[in-house]
Amino acid sequence: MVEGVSEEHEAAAWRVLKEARVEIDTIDAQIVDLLAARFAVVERVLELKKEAGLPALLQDRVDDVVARVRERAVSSDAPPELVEALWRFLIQWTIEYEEARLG
Ligand SMILES: C=C(O[C@@H]1C=C(C(=O)O)C=C[C@H]1O)C(=O)O
Repeated sequence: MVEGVSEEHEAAAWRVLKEARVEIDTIDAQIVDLLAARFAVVERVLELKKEAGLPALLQDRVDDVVARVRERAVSSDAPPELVEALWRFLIQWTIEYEEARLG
């Protein structure tokens, strides 16, 4: 038990925390499903790049994607720094995935 907090109060906090965690788990599942959908498109892009001899890294597109998700974060009340960092990681991972397959 935390000092100065009644057992009842603490038990209530744990119940609310559990409910919040169920919400987080549900949202995480949705994010993973969306990542799977994004990844399926990346696989199509990869085949196109192979056929057309295009490179994995297309910097103009990277800049566009980052700018778009940042704008979306601001209008959706998500922290733009978090969104930009996540997308830079996602895009870098994707470029490395493509590079490994384009040779
Ligand atoms: C998917 C692409 O390849 C790379 C990955 C990107 C992404 O994950 O959004 C964006 C730019 C590319 O360098 C693409 O060119 O569209």
